[in-house]
Amino acid sequence: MRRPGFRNVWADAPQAVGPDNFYDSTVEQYALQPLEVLSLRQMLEFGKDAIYDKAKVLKSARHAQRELPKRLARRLMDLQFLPHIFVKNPHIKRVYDAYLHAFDTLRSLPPACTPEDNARLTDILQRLVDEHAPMLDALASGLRESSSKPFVGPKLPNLDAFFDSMLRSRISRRVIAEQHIHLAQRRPGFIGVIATDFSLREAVDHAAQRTRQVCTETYGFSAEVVCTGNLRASIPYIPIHIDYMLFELLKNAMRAVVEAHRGRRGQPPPPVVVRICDAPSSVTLRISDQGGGIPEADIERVWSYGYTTADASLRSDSGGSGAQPASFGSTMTQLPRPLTSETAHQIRSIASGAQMVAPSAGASGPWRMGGLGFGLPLSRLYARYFGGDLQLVSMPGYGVDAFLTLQHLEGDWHEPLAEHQSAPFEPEPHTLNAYP
Ligand SMILES: Nc1ncnc2c1ncn2[C@@H]1O[C@H](COP(=O)(O)OP(=O)(O)OP(=O)(O)O)[C@@H](O)[C@H]1O
Repeated sequence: MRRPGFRNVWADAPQAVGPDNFYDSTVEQYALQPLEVLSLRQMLEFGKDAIYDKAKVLKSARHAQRELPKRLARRLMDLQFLPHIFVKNPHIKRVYDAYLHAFDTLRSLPPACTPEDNARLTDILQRLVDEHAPMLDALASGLRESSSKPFVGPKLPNLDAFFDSMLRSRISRRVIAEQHIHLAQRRPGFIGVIATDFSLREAVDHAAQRTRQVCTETYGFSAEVVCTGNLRASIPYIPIHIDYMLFELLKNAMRAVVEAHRGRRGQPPPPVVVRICDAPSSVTLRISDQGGGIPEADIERVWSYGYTTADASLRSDSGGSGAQPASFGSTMTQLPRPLTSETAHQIRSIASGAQMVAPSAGASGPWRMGGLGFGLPLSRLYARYFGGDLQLVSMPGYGVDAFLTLQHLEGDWHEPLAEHQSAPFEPEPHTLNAYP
């Protein structure tokens, strides 16, 4: 019985349902299941004739249905283990709720057995991919808000390992979802979202053009980007991944150069030089700048999530001018769209989908010049995801060389492998396994 003026908090509390209930261990059960690891090579081999093979598409659908809930469950568990004060941050809570909703939605679907089941799953996957685009921003904002609190901030544990698994898993889930969404679409030069012959020079040119544009909007001038080396090199890769990494690295180099040369208006700033080095098993892009380098004492910290020396006015959410994608999500949302065989055109059209603005339009575009401190660690995750790497060599007082290495998968990826028809995504020794 309720007394007037007395609120029974227990009776009024919303009843937790589904796996959010404290006593429900559904999330844990899924998180404990082993993952089926996939590789770029396997995805290419499996997907190359999928447009003619409905059974393959359904197999891929069931793979996505099996894999995504397990991967979401692991991240939900990670979030549950974090300090209460961090998980209760509204941005982080938003991520938790979105993941829980996606987990519940996907695990409740019956296994895709017909083209209609697949069509419904594909719609749901596309919706989730779109809805989750701002989650990266939410994570960054949650980290920034929590760590800037005077009492709580210093007491928070180091969250780099948490962000690594969170974002690596996010990359893998988006690759699984988007590869399936685009698997049955005919696009010359593409297998799903993977460009089979992606020109690195065109990728550099495109990222350079965008970087110069945002730099000019922010600082009033920019440095030239010179591309040298093997200008014909190409690799099979997911264009959005390369574009993200190149844009982040060029942006860092450009900011350092322009800030170092700001006082010398009469003199043009030294160019940022990108050298493409093609080797049988990998391609390395060296991005060299003369922006003064990173002080020795800070060189390790640049890999920490949230570490930045950029002025807050450069940050995407500051309302100031500048250039990092307005949200990380905007990069992620726009770039996985289906592409055509002409890579430059593809990336350009994707970027225009992201409302890229002309320099004259002022600083209102969605790309910002930095300030969240996610660019380097996230680019390294992208590079490592398919077996590559990202390293920095800083020469304090002079500049930085960033070495971005990407694995070549050409050679035997045309070879039809019978075992992939029965177990398309099973781990295979000696392939470049994505991290689970
Ligand atoms: N080429 C470079 N020259 C000098 N300092 C650099 C260079 N690259 C990175 N840094 C330093 O590393 C820091 C972290 O870089 P990171 O790309 O992770 O984040 P950011 O550029 O500050 O912000 P955002 O993630 O929004 O792009 C930078 O703020 C800068 O201090």
